[in-house]
Amino acid sequence: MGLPPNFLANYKNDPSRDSFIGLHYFPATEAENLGKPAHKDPSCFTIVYQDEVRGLQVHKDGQWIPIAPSKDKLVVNIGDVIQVLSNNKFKSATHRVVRPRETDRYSYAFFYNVQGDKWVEPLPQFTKEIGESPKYRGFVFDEYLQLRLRNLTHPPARPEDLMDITHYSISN
Ligand SMILES: O=C(O)CCC(=O)C(=O)O
Ligand SMILES: [Fe+2]
Repeated sequence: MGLPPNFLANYKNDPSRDSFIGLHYFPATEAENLGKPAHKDPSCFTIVYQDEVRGLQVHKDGQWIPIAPSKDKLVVNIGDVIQVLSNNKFKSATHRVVRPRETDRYSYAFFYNVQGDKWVEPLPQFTKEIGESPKYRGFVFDEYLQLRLRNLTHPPARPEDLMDITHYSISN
């Protein structure tokens, strides 16, 4: 990101808390199964390991690109927090899981999060220091996670509000 080494670790400032590991098991069914629909992770970034069954796809230039699994490959997805910190210079990756037919699939995701009470807003390095106005207003990280949960039970009227972190965007 062009920031000093350890910037994110210091920003996060309590390494013992608030990272999150997800173990996913997508059991086999006869039909091809959309294991996880298109979404962006709310994390800073996410490290994913998928087994040889494959299924992870990233959306790029209007197409779904399959990510080939490999025993010694980890996938790093940029999440919404880095998108906000970098004022849109680094975009949160849209991705989904399509599990092949009749195959069990396992994957492991490590979500690198800031603490729940952390205030998140575009960093000066990506705004006033380079003469750009902030594209987001600040928010407490937990508040955003709550909003994501609420969106599951009360879907927002505009579909883009479900996918993107538009809730805090400043239109100028
Ligand atoms: O199972 C995978 O490969 C990725 C899962 C994922 O995108 C997520 O848990 O956010
Ligand atoms: Fe994800």
